[in-house]
Amino acid sequence: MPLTVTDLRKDYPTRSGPLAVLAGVSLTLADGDAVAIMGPSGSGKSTLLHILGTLDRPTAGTVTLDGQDPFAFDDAGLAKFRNERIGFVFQDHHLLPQFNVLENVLIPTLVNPHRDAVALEAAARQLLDRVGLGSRLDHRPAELSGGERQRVALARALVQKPKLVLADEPTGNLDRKNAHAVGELLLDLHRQQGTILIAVTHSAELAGVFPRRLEMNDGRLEGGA
Ligand SMILES: Nc1ncnc2c1ncn2[C@@H]1O[C@H](COP(=O)(O)OP(=O)(O)OP(=O)(O)O)[C@@H](O)[C@H]1O
Repeated sequence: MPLTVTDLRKDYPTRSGPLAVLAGVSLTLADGDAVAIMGPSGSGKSTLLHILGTLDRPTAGTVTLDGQDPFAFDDAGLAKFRNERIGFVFQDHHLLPQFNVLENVLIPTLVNPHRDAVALEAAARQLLDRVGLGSRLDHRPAELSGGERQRVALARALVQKPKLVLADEPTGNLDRKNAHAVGELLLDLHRQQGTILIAVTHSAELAGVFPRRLEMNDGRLEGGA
């Protein structure tokens, strides 16, 4: 399977011994799959997303994306893998205030020395058109609404056509109307690009637009494998 997660475990050391935050998570997803992960606070959802995003390493278990184990790479290889293969959308947009909309979308591409700058700029413009911001390319983040900023963040996550898109509470800072619009866009863009999409959310409304929902409880994912 394109994404295979097998018996993933994460322990954090605490004064009273290791805390098992992920207690054996398994999940297989095919190209074009989209799942929302829900579950109580502290159940391990963000920890799982961080490990899938290679921002943190598991204590045990394996993750493979198209047959590659990212944790087998050295730090430079891992950074390259993350940059090229994984798109991130966070609750906070994380746009850089001194750069305009188009530049913000292109920022993840700058670290790739072999990038095709012309093609990437065309992709960025096309995505920004698609999210309704084609006429705001030279605006700074401060000159946009909260919903617009999050739409720029969607374009930034997708500009390099990642294999896997990870969204951690992507509509958490938005009012109901903007949350609905950003949720629909996230799914539309996912369908258009055929990515694997995993979102963690407390929002039943956002989870409702996903074709599949999984529940995390005490470090275990129900129905994942
Ligand atoms: N660096 C750390 N050291 C020790 N414990 C940690 C660390 N990071 C997270 N935890 C603990 O791991 C557990 C799971 O945290 P996580 O952020 O994955 O939960 P979550 O399901 O995403 O919660 P929420 O819905 O509130 O965001 C929590 O009990 C948290 O306190």
